[in-house]
Amino acid sequence: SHSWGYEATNGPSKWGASFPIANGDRQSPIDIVPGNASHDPGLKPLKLKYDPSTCLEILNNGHSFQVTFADDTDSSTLTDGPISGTYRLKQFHFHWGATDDRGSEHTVQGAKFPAELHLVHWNTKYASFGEAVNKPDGLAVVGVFLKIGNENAHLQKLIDKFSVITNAKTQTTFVDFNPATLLPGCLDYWTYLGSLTTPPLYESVTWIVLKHQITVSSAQMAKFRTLLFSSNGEAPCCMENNYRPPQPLKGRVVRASFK
Ligand SMILES: COc1cccc(N2C=Cc3cc(S(N)(=O)=O)sc3S2(=O)=O)c1
Ligand SMILES: [Zn+2]
Repeated sequence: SHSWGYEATNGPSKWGASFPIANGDRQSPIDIVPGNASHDPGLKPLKLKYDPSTCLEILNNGHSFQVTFADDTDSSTLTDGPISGTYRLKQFHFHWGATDDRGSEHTVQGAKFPAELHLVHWNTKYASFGEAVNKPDGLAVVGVFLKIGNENAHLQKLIDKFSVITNAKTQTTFVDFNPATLLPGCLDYWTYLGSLTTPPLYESVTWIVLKHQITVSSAQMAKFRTLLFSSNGEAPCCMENNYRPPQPLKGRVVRASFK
């Protein structure tokens, strides 16, 4: 069947045909308007505890590249912030553009960033990720914007593996990586209730979007675009513009953890 993607024929404007929730009431991403966000003094600081030994592999899933973590213990978790209970890190991945002027999924007062990192965590009140993924409080995703600047040595560790995962549906071992190295110093955030930004678009995500960015060099962004959407043997199709545009807010409130 005609699987979803980011081309004109199978991209975000076409997803509603196979995934009607695409037109739901809590879809992501959104445009964040700081002036409309309400500061909530009840919001706690984010508590992210990551254990590099839970890092398992890096893979190209045909939509992005992803680093997957062992989630059978509470070694790498998100607690506090806007959520209650404990959420375990399952994977992180990125979205980016064909050029440095776009690529992020969330925007800030219309401003696009060249890329956006998503750290995907699941609520341990459920037995597994698979159980949690479609529950209204099942997932918490931390979004981090990338901006063009100095080369990022931590991102380079991921980029150094790209030659082995160029084609879709390829993977390789990746160990002892600490995702905390991909976080800015200040963890101020905006938070709102939303969804997965790709099919199946489940409305199961508490979004936590950081205000501060991390840097990536333009040369490093060019390396992201050497990955392929296509599998080995198919006509090569550069992995780029793998972002969904902002969706209607539909009355949702965005809260800020900072003044
Ligand atoms: C059984 O459901 C499953 C099984 C395996 C993976 C997924 N996912 C699909 C899309 C998707 C999109 C995410 S984003 N861009 O909003 O951070 S996170 C995520 S996922 O949960 O990993 C769903
Ligand atoms: Zn994502």
